[in-house]
Amino acid sequence: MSRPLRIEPLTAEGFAPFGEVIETADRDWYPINNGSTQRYHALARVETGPADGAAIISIFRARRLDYPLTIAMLERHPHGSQAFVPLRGEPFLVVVAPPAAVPDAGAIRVFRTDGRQGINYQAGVWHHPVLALRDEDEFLIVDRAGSLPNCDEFFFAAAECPTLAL
Ligand SMILES: NC(=O)N[C@@H](O)C(=O)O
Ligand code: NI
Repeated sequence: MSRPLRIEPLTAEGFAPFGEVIETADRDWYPINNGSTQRYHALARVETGPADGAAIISIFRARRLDYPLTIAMLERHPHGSQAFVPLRGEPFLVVVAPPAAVPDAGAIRVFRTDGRQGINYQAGVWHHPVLALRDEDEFLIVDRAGSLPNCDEFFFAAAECPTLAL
């Protein structure tokens, strides 16, 4: 049985080594549209990397995986950031490891969002593919399109795979 992972509530401070939290709670805003709208400006930056990189917007509709979940792999996008914004107000799980040549299974951290928070992975941050906590959950995605390959996958040795229980 590999090491069980602890689930932390998502905070901007806790997630700072991996990217930004996209939220309005306790964030600054300024009035626009003649005062009818509050702009929470530049909560995260979109990285599109070299060459012909461009920011695109997609929607992911994700199935809930079965738990306990074996974290067999992580991936990273070396040339661009990747943002996930929940469209159904549901919490989801974020599994990350610090940028490195290969991910350190011992350095994996798990965060649970509050249903209103989104996240933006900075380029190169190791993460697990999206982990919805309800079936057919939907996310708005802002990430990079371009001609360069932009998804490295790393598979842990079987004995090294951590386990994620809810
Ligand atoms: N592959 C893909 O577009 N999705 C992953 O990058 C993910 O983080 O879910
Ligand atoms: Ni990804």
